[in-house]
Amino acid sequence: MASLKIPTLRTPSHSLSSKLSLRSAFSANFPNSARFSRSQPQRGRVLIITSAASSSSSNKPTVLVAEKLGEAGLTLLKEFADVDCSYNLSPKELRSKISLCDALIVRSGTKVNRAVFESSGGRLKVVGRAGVGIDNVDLAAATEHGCLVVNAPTANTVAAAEHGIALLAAMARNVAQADASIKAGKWQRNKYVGVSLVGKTLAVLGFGKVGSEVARRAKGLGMHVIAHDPYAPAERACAIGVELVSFDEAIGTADFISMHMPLIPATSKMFNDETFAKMKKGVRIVNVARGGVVDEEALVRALDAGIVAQAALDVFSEEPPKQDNKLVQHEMVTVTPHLGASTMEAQEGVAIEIAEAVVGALKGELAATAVNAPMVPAEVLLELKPYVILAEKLGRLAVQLVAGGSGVKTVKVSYASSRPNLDTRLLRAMITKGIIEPISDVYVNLVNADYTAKQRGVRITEEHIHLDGSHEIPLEFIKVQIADVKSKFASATSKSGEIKVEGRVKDGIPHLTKVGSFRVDVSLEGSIILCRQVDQPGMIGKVGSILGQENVNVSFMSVGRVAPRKHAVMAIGVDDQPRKESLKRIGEVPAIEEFVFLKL
Ligand SMILES: NC(=O)C1=CN([C@@H]2O[C@H](COP(=O)(O)OP(=O)(O)OC[C@H]3O[C@@H](n4cnc5c(N)ncnc54)[C@H](O)[C@@H]3O)[C@@H](O)[C@H]2O)C=CC1
Ligand SMILES: O=C(O)C(=O)COP(=O)(O)O
Repeated sequence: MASLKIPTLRTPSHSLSSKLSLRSAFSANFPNSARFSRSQPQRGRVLIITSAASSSSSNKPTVLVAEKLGEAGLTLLKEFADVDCSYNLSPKELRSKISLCDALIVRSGTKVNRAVFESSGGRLKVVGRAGVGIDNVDLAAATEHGCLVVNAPTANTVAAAEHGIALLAAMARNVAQADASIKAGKWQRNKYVGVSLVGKTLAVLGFGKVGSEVARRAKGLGMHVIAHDPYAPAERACAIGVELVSFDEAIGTADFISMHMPLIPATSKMFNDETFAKMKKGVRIVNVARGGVVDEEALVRALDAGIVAQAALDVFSEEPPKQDNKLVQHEMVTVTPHLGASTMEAQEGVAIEIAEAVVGALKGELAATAVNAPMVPAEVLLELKPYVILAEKLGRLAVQLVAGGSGVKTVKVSYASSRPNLDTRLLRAMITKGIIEPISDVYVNLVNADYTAKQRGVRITEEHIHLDGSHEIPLEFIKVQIADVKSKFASATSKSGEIKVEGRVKDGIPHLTKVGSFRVDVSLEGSIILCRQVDQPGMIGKVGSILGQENVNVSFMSVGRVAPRKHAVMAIGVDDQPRKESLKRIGEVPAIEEFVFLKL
């Protein structure tokens, strides 16, 4: 990918000649972000937002690995970063270490809560969850702090499914209880008569990756498998001979229930007194999802009442559970200490998957496993690249046209495109970045753009202007309008009172094509001077010669007018920032009625 000139707004010392990769369009003005290698995005990845500064003497980012990770993953991490493997940290120790880390890798045993993000002092840029469930990471806090969260969603699927099946069979045949009994010197063949699986109905709740693998295996055991999942496509279920049914039907007809949904507010304690009451008497339950999806006290009651005949649990609402936990001690319950993902193969796979995702994110790429940021495939991103830059620059221009003191609250963005399904999340994030960064000290990226806008009371609405014609070009133009504000350059205000700028991409370069009602054409590569003047001969020459005398290189000039000899807007692209004096001299040219200098 070619490097692009992306001048920064708040650090003039980052001169126009500084060439940054596209990644920087997503990053804040972090002086030493250049320490990350400029590797190219790979297929299936998107670029994003990393910006943390490392104070490590090796000038490499620092990755804190807070729970045991497979060797292959550690090796990958060490090629790129300083790796600190500190297992079993107390919450206090984690908080005190985190401000020295650019990335943190955890499994399910570490609570990455708001206090962790707050203690990071803005340095923590990536949290890698070496596994699937991200309920131990405070995603809202991560997003608010602009910290990307990635997980490793595929490498432990089979391990979790196999453990589910292992618990199902072990429970049905009392393997754990019989094992304990024989080790205690007993021989209780009559006590541990089990139940058969073949021909029984298994309800898989949560028909995602693990759930569908469990279903596939259960069918191989001769079970009748039904599933409930509000979001699963019926075709996927159909393909493996599973019928998707309602929640009540699933729990009301099943002999066995296996849980595979994430722990989210909607699933928290979804198995409670009320739902247990709807189950078939004598049902058997397996949970390798999360302890929190079950009201554990209600499960004890259901077991004692004989509604639930047996349960096999790998997960608990509190881990490790207390020694006297009634479920753990219950005779009809088989337990394992959260072993679903714990096979040698899965742990090596997970370690590689998370190490690649974290390294990619630190390099400015985003693995396709981002949990709190939109995922945009690399192909799409590459195509949108110039439009992404256009979006940020239009945001920056529009906000600089707002007169001081008028707070920006209402922004409308219009995308004119012939593509019906244009993905605008990236563009919206960059417009937000362009609008908010010049007027605040927060840095905005793809992770926190929407949050930051909301936080600052900036309402961004989007409109898709459908154009006919070929779908070849993703976007004809982008229009940014800021309503309910005064402008420091009155000509930028449209008839309906909004500040309006419009731009399009020409030959791969973003151009400003409209200011208010005036058509202009200036490439968005340097900074811009906009002047409103009475249209008359010699104006370009006059302004051009002032800039020439000041040694300011002009890259582009265009004049947009309403009619000959009436008002016109001259847009002048300049490579360098003119001195205040030079701008004053431009303002003193008699035909010039107003002017503004805009940094890009
Ligand atoms: N015990 C262990 O060591 C392991 C536990 N897990 C747990 O298993 C869960 C599932 O993992 P995957 O299958 O990889 O995730 P997944 O995201 O592929 O599947 C989760 C499924 O649950 C469904 N779902 C969401 N809300 C639901 C609801 N209210 N009712 C029914 N279904 C609902 C989703 O639509 C999705 O299809 C993870 O979130 C994790 O908590 C995963 C791996 C290992
Ligand atoms: O991947 C998951 O969601 C798991 O529950 C596995 O957790 P672990 O990484 O073994 O602590």
